[in-house]
Amino acid sequence: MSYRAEEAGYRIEKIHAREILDSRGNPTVEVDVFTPKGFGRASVPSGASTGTNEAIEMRDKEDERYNGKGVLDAVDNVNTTIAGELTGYDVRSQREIDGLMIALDGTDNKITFGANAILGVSMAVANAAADSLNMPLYRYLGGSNSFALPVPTMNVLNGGKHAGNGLAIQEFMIQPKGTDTYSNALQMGSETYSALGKVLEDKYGASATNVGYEGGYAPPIDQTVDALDALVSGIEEAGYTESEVTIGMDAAASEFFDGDNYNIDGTTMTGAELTDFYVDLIDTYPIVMIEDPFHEEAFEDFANLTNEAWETIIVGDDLFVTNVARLAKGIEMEAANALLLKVNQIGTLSEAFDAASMAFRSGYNVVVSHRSAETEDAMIADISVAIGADLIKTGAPARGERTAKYNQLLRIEENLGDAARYVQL
Ligand SMILES: C=C(OP(=O)(O)O)C(=O)O
Ligand SMILES: [Mg+2]
Repeated sequence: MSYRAEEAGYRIEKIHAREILDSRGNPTVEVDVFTPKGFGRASVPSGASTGTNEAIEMRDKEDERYNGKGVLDAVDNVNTTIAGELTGYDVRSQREIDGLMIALDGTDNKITFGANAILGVSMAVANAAADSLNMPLYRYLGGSNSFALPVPTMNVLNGGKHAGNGLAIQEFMIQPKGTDTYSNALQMGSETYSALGKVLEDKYGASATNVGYEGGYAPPIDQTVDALDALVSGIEEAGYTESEVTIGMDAAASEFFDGDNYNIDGTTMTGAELTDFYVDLIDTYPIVMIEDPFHEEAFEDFANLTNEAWETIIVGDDLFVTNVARLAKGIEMEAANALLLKVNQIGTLSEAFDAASMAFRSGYNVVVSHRSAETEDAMIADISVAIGADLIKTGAPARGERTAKYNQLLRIEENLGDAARYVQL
């Protein structure tokens, strides 16, 4: 085969989008990309506790930011304008393709096409490139130096906007650490999840094991310490020590901030009082990570807590929204020491990778994350290995849309064989 004919095998022949359902039962975008040599498919997740500064999806929601546009408008934008522009491009030119879509959209928040239209194409292009090259996605995205499996931070107990109970804090997570392999860590996490279910059922009755959006239990409790006590008991019941399985929280604090104060555990706290509250919790419980401890513009409070609890992983989610401009401000102010990386907050793979690079260059950890509404798409597992993330957050080790990611990491571990390493936090 001539060189030109070989190259032609990587040209995008066809892009097709459709509407499918996500795990909340709402419509979302799925995109297929075809080349002569391969095929890629991807679908787009969606948040419930979304940051104000996220790129804008077209999501059939009653929200003025969506301009009355829905998923079918995003689908149409892919099938007409975007498909028309990208057909014939080399599918391996991820950065060029992402840059072209950003330029054609022409807005900071991707409202012309919809961030969900652009992201669906960006992700499907990467999958099609990997398939055309006959490579696993993690290796295509990360190269030969991608060999580290991230620590799963598993959301096993839900509150906030993700559950119907009275807990202000949105997510209580566990990190299985006392082991050398990812597969063993996954087993430790699922054993702890099961043991926690038993603890909650014994204490609060059978309905306490009903679950929230991400598969974590949603018991009828409203005090942060009750959730943490249950986690500690679950870890013990599963036969692990507090250094083998540790605890993290995503406060998602914008959701309980009223513009002046934080309404949590039946009381009202200032940013300074909430800082003391977290520091006490860190002293009392085996907490290694806190995400969004304050509202999304509270850079100063983030910096204070990071300074006081410098050994704790302080993660910016709504604070940074996977956006290099906001991350740069955080780095400058020493607000947080980790980036939560959600590809749909920014809308292209290339921009998400830029945020990860900036974080690593500045000594920040990176936590790759799902959204509360997911699909069976497992790409974030490959992304986490490709960039060498420290942690991956993708819900409870239960429910198909969450286990899709944890199970993909098992396949990657198997594919790496002896080269696989489990991140030691
Ligand atoms: C996953 C999260 O929730 P959502 O997708 O609802 O923003 C989060 O806040 O980290
Ligand atoms: Mg969060």
